[in-house]
Amino acid sequence: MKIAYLGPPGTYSHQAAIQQDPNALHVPQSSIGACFKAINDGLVDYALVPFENSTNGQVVFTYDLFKEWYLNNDKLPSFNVVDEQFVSIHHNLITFANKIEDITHIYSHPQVWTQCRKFLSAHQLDNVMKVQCTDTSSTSHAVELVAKLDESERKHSAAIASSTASTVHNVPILNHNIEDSVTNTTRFLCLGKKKELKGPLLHLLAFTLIKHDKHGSLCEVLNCFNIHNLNLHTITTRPLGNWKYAFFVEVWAESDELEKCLNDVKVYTEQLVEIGSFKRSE
Ligand SMILES: O=C(O)C(=O)Cc1ccccc1
Repeated sequence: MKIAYLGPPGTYSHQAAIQQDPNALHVPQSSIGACFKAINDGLVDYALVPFENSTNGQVVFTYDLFKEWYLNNDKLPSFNVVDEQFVSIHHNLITFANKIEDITHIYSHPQVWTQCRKFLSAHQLDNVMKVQCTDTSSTSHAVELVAKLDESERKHSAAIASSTASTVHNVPILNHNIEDSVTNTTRFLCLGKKKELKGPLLHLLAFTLIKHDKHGSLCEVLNCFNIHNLNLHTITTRPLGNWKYAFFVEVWAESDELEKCLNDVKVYTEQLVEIGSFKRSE
């Protein structure tokens, strides 16, 4: 069993992959896009990708990858969403600096900055005149970069990442648990081969509207879920260019109820795809 995740080891995605199956071979990838490619090419059995965070919301990189693979593609991909994992996210300031005031450069994944606003502001690490913040491909990669700096740069640089990433790359933690909320959690989706599941499931769908600029078009679609007594869980839009939008919804339904509802939805949509179905993770 092989599971792809955004590497290197020590990322939050790695934790999600371990939660999915601790005994599998966990295969690090250089980007979330590479995780999608690995599962589509059949190189792995599953891929874990971040989808939503309790503090700063949707992971737009992942939504845009679903958009590319499911809507902007001539044929449908060979994977579906089959499961989810909730991971508690505790960030740490990881650095060889002796004190916070010495830090002039911070590295982390772009998702992280708005999960640590209070700490960064309290220590004036959000002052762009004093501190440069650099986006990295992952949090653990940020620690790896700090570990590779020369002696003088090390004393002025920090990464924000998990305590596991600190251990993996052997860079000490100066401040623990710097996230704004103690309940900071990221929901990861598990990509894999479609499974037949029974009972109430969450279904992730994407669609575009036939008459995108006609009043009530979106309402017509949403009303189908209402008429079929299906509970919408999330709704998200992403741009398609030309001021048109892709809509993503998650809806609670038994599979046969969903199929009846989607027959009605089809009337109002140009594209309608089922990205996956999965049980709520405990
Ligand atoms: O960079 C990581 O560790 C990831 O897995 C992406 C991410 C970043 C911040 C919160 C959750 C996931």
